[in-house]
Amino acid sequence: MRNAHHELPLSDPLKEIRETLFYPMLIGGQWVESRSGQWMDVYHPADGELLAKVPAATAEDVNEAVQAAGRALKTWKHTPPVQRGRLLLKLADLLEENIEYLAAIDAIDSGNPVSAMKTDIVAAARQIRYFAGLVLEMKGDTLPFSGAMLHSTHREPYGVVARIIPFNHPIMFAAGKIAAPLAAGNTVVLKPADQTPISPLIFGKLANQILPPGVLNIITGDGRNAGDALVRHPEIKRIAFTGGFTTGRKVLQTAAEGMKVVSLELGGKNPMLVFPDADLGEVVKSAVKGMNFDVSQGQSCGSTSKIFVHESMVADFVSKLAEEVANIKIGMPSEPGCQMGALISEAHLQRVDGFVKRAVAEGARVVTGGCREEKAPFDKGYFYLPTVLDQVTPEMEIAVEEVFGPVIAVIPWSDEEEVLRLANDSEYGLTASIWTNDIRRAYRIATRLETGYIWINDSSSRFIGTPFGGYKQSGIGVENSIEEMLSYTQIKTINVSL
Ligand SMILES: NC(=O)c1ccc[n+]([C@@H]2O[C@H](COP(=O)([O-])OP(=O)(O)OC[C@H]3O[C@@H](n4cnc5c(N)ncnc54)[C@H](O)[C@@H]3O)[C@@H](O)[C@H]2O)c1
Ligand SMILES: O=C[C@H](O)CS(=O)(=O)O
Repeated sequence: MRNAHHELPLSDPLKEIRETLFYPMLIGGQWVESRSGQWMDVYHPADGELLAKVPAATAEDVNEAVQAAGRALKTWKHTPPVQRGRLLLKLADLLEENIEYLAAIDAIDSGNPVSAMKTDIVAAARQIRYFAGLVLEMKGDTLPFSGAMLHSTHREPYGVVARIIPFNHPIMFAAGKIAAPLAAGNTVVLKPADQTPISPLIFGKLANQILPPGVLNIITGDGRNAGDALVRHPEIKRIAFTGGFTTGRKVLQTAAEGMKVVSLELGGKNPMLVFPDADLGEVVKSAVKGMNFDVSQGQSCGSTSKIFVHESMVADFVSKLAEEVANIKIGMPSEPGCQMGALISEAHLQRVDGFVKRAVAEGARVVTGGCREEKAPFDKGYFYLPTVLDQVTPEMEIAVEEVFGPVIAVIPWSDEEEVLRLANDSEYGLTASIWTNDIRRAYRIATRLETGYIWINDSSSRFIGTPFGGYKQSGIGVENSIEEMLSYTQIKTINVSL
């Protein structure tokens, strides 16, 4: 079974993914199964059927991957930065050349609409090119000359970096999030999410055509075994984790035992603050955009799922928002016209539904949606109707917890100080959106929000080069900017006696 893989491109991705069934992982440039012989099932979110099997990596497999990355590191870290950048640029080109095929696989793997997965691949290519262009910024300083001594600092890669990613953007995260550590001269062991390993593995097939063996390794399996073994591995000194708060905290605790450097991109319960001078039509559009219904069914860390609307406009806002949201058409993720796809799993759908039911029990009202889509052919998959809840109060669970699904909670407010206090009264602090035409008020609010990434009169958009990261329990560190690349370097000081 070692080295089994299908050839690109596929004519009917879903059929051929299923026919291939076994998807080995990438270690040292080779496609291998687990030494244990164990496989993990992967399901298709759109119909709940078995999609494929991937190796259930054990600590022994993880060790092999880290060793392979360690061998590759010896050359990669001494490869001239511009040459590393050149290879990354080739990888970005290859991604875009295969965009139709990769987006089709990504939609099957994740349940996200295929059109959004094309955008994800473009975004990943942009990230790779951005970091490829920054390779020469990995520079140090000289310090003021002191007596007969000359002092200089130098940035060096950490070595083998562990990159652990979640399910919601499989290829964008697999491709985009390896660029900074590789540009900085590290090698990588990537661990995709349990639910969505297929498209990262197929991306790995492209990367393997360009990167020297062992520079990128991809291990599959669950978090408790494969992920934990990677975090514990003594030769991993730098871990970058994207996922939920509880897992992130566990990773941080485990990593502390080995004195490792960790960055965390975690969840959010992100507020949108709507002031009475804002244009209602624009706000409604932005509230829909901010939820990423048409990207990930709301399963995005940055989704603005808690909307504080001034009491003078809340009734109009809710009725217009409900109209827009009810018009979003659920579709099969692979179909070009799909506006909103499937949630990642039955368990996750039940979790989302549980939040909605408990919100209603606490006094919220379902304005639209509020249940799974039961019409064929969607009844077999994990499709949940886009949902708006109003009559939500700030202390309700739905206003506090991250749902990570297509559910908006609307909360009225009347006093500026009070709405600011409510927006900050959260353990999370990832994103926020402010809607007002008063620039002084907008900035006044933005500077006082305890939040890492803020839009004024926009939502959801991301701009390459702008640091993205969470305050409070939403994370540690930032990505998507030069700070991300530098975070994969450590500083060495050299003192020369003249
Ligand atoms: N801030 C961001 O940039 C960002 C981006 C995307 C998603 N997220 C967050 O991710 C969450 C949803 O994703 P998810 O459900 O896949 O998250 P998750 O935390 O369940 O899993 C994320 C990854 O961690 C691995 N993992 C699980 N247990 C582990 C352990 N003990 N040790 C090491 N690895 C382990 C999983 O296998 C997976 O690869 C949401 O909270 C969302 O907000 C954050
Ligand atoms: O899940 C998190 C984000 O929505 C994805 S992105 O990093 O903002 O693109």
